[in-house]
Amino acid sequence: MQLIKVHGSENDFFLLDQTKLEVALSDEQLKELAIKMCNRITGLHGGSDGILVVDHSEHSGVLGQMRVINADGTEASMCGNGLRTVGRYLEKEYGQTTFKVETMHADLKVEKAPDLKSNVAAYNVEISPVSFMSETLPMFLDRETLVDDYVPEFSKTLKFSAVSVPNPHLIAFVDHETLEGPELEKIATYLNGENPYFPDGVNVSFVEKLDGHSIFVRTYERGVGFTNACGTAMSASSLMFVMLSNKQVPFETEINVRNPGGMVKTIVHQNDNGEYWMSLIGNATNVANVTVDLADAMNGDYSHAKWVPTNEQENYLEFISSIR
Ligand SMILES: N[C@@H](CCC[C@H](N)C(=O)O)C(=O)O
Repeated sequence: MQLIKVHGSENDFFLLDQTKLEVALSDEQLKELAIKMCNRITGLHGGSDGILVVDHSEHSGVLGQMRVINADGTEASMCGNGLRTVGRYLEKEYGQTTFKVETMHADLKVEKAPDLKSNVAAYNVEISPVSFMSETLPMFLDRETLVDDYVPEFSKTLKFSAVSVPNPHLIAFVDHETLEGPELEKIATYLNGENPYFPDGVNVSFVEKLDGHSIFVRTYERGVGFTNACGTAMSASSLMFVMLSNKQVPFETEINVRNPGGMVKTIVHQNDNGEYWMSLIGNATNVANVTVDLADAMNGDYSHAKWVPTNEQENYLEFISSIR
């Protein structure tokens, strides 16, 4: 079985093109494979945040389908960082630089963007649909929507916003000390365990406003835990940054989003019927090409896996050190 180890802002994944397999893996097999292969201790070459599964799409005008399996085996409706890497893969497969990719709730635009530096490829992907309605997360609270408001059951001091893009996000703007403190993990582990508010869990982000049009986003992801970056979280946080800025941060302007794994740029849009969507622009790095026997992988045996690094990771790290 051929895999590519990929990342967007160091949010890393194994990319698996099911169309290259003799027999496509079932949902149960994909779940088991993710749990074993992504494990940071016993998994394949240090594991990953999840698996990106590429498959054929029956939708017209669409190059392929992307499914997202978190490291704990749960399936998510969307992955912003992952969509950039899948876009790069499909561009190579089909020779197109602008196209759509089928995801669980929408066919999303993908476009090649200018390289961030030599050998650091970049892509621009659409993040949508966006909704504040509690049933789209789902969220069970004493209100239909949660926008910049207190929820004492979560925190006595922080205000939260809940939005689906379309995977679920809970966002709070905080100061630097709180960004780096223990409260994010405390809230996120509670809301991703047994709780009456988010039965399917939720990605939780703390956001620090930096200068001008810049923010720093730290995310505890549903089904994974802390990650270096979460593309949908950075997009959702950018939306809240614009909406809560009293027009200081306008729509259609580039926002610089820093994260522990690097940076992306986002643009928040509102279309004519008032719906929001975001552009997420950032790297799509192929770290290594991997060959592993399928039966071995399903059994969690990676001792005979073949790992052939590309030369891209060094260039990515040079890029990151140049912007820090
Ligand atoms: N890291 C991804 C999001 C992956 C899915 C998320 N953990 C969820 O369960 O919703 C991204 O870049 O958006």
